[in-house]
Amino acid sequence: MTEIKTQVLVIGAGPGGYSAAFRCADLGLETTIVERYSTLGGVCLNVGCIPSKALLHVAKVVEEAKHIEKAGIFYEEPKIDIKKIAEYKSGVVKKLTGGLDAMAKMRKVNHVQGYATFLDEHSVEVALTNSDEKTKITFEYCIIAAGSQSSKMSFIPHEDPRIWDSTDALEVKEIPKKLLILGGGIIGLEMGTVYSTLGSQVDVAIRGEQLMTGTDADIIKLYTKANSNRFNIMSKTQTQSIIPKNEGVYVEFKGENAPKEGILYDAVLVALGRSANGNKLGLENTNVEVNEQGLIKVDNQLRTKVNHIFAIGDIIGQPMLAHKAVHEGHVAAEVIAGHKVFFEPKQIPSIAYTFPEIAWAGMTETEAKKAGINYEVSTFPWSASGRALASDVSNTGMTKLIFDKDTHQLIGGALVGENAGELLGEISLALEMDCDAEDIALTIHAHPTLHESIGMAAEIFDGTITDLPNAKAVKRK
Ligand SMILES: Cc1cc2nc3c(=O)[nH]c(=O)nc-3n(C[C@H](O)[C@H](O)[C@H](O)COP(=O)(O)OP(=O)(O)OC[C@H]3O[C@@H](n4cnc5c(N)ncnc54)[C@H](O)[C@@H]3O)c2cc1C
Repeated sequence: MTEIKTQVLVIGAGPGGYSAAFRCADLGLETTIVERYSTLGGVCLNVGCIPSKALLHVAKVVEEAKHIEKAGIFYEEPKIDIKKIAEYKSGVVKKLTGGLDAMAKMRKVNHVQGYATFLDEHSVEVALTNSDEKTKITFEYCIIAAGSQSSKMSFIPHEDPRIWDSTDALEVKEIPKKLLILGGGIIGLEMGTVYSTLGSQVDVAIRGEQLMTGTDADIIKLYTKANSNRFNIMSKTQTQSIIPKNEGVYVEFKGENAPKEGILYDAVLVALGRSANGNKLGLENTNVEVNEQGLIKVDNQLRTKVNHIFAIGDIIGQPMLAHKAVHEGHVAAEVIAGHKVFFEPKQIPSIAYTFPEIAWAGMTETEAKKAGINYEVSTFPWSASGRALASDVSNTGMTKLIFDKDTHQLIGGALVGENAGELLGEISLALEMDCDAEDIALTIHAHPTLHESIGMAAEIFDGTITDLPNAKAVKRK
């Protein structure tokens, strides 16, 4: 067995892992990254954030072409070539992963391709991907960034090729006539949006009453209404059995609103969440604490119970998002380099890149209520936005800010509507900078834009709004 010695070993090259490795290298630390796949980028770049957004872009163009009929422009029905769609998506991914590879080389980060398992608290064994050989890597510090995978359920016959996880759905090998999505989370709905635009009839089965649990009900209400023709949402519906048959996958349901008869589907996308990979790394050979769900316990410097071993990204828990992993990676690298830094963000933004998009940061109204905060909500409906009207997106948009009534400080914000994800940036920065309503209301926002809805929502709280009736105006006799 060959042996490599390194100052910092990073396990996993997703957004957390490559960011940590690059930051370590930039801080002068000799760094090795072990990744089982040939490309860097992990789930996010290869089978997550990026390919899904490439497909959503394709779907959006199709939808926009349909909508413009209202304004007198008529296109023929689109011809759909799924091979080309898949090529477009893969081309986008390749550009990004190629860029990462070049940056790793530029920084002299050593990439070992294989699967790492801990031997003890200072070494791992790597089963190399392209040979039967093994390499031992000893390290001074280690950052575990081994991510997560789609959750599997014992009652689901995952081995049937018509039972998909998100990776299968991203391959766009076929457009099923009838597609069932199990779960009403972001990943399932994004993929459902793509497939419904490409021609699938999509059923979405959810246990509860609301899609995207945890998101404020008023935001989801607008989204659900806008998608009433896109999805058949089966709320309070659980899956009783999934039986693969020659003619399709036969699914029986139970629950308050469940269909009485079983339904035959051409494909079933299982999107019931993701499980952390912490129990697949031989961590029992160390004192690193991992729970039954595979999550590794860390402190606010991303340090595990073992002083020189850190963990970041999906493997330490929710929210399982790429940008959280990246920032954690930076902190872990800086702590190793001797900086006194902590991971204590004021907000971690979340975005569903659906049609329309949903985006939120900081506290939701539900969370503010639960925390007993004396809060006030200011909502600007996009029906009063000139830009939203001009772009024909006024019916499906809303900007909501949540302020602490005592301090006037912004504590959270949410948007539903066209480009909500892009608009969220201002809210994230305002939260990070502890802005109050006046800071936002007095910032001159360009007109006509969708982002001025954020300024106007703050004006509503501030009592200075003129684009809507002002509930806080002085009443004259
Ligand atoms: C369909 C989909 C869409 C998504 N869209 C978004 C989005 O729009 N925005 C967003 O923020 N997040 C999104 N996510 C979530 C995002 O992909 C993850 O939060 C992010 O990738 C987590 O990064 P990570 O570095 O923790 O781990 P991962 O990206 O999971 O990377 C872990 C890496 O470790 C490797 N690995 C694991 N074990 C070992 C081992 N023992 N040895 C060697 N290598 C190992 C794996 O091969 C993998 O490459 C999406 C996820 C999916 C599935």
